[in-house]
Amino acid sequence: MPTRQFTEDRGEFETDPRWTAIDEYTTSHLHPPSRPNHAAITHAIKNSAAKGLADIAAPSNIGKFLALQCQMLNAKHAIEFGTLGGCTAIWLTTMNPNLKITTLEYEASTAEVARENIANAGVSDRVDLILGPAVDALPRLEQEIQSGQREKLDFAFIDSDKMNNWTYFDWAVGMSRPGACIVVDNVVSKGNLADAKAAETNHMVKGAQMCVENVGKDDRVEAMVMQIVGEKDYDGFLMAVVK
Ligand SMILES: C[S@@+](CC[C@H](N)C(=O)[O-])C[C@H]1O[C@@H](n2cnc3c(N)ncnc32)[C@H](O)[C@@H]1O
Repeated sequence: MPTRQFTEDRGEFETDPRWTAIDEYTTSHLHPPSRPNHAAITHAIKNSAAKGLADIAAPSNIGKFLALQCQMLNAKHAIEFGTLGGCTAIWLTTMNPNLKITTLEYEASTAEVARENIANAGVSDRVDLILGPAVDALPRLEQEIQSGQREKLDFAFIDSDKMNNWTYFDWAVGMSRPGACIVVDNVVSKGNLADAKAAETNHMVKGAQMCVENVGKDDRVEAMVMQIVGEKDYDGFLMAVVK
């Protein structure tokens, strides 16, 4: 049975020894230390923890899932909202040698750790980390795409301040090519997504509901939500494909 826990950085979350065991078992077989990016990912996780970053990066199986999505799309241009220690940016670039990613991070001290991790992974030349509130960077990025200075996006990962999920999604669709994929993380929100009462007090749930409901009315995309359990909680993401 799942048990509830509380930590400073993650608040209340559920864990279950079966969920953790399956993540450990599958990762040990499907992404063992012999994989070329294993050391870079491990270093990013350890260095982020040592420098005091919260343990809220997408877990390794999700990082790899996103990297495989990019492989299927033959993605060359991606955006990430919320860099943290750069773990997901490292997954995407190390497994997609032709991929460039723009990643947006609000906190200067966090961005510094991400830059260290990204440099250690040897992918600094393909990661453009923009410091500041994500909304501030978007008009310039969109203008560069409209004017042809920058390629349209193949892939977007939305994983920062959850009340802006829909805002970022809307911008991401506008900057994407037909067939591009947009993933919004954590929308299942510890199983509270469908709880109207939870949305009154919990901004993560509110932001997730606003996003799901607006995406459902958006004729520019087709979308679904995948529920997930794992070492880090009961959660899940919204995935959309741009028409
Ligand atoms: C969940 S973490 C990102 C994890 C990362 N995507 C990964 O999987 O490795 C969220 C990050 O978003 C950043 N953030 C919060 N609000 C932001 C904003 N308005 N603009 C840009 N980044 C923001 C936080 O500082 C934090 O580093």
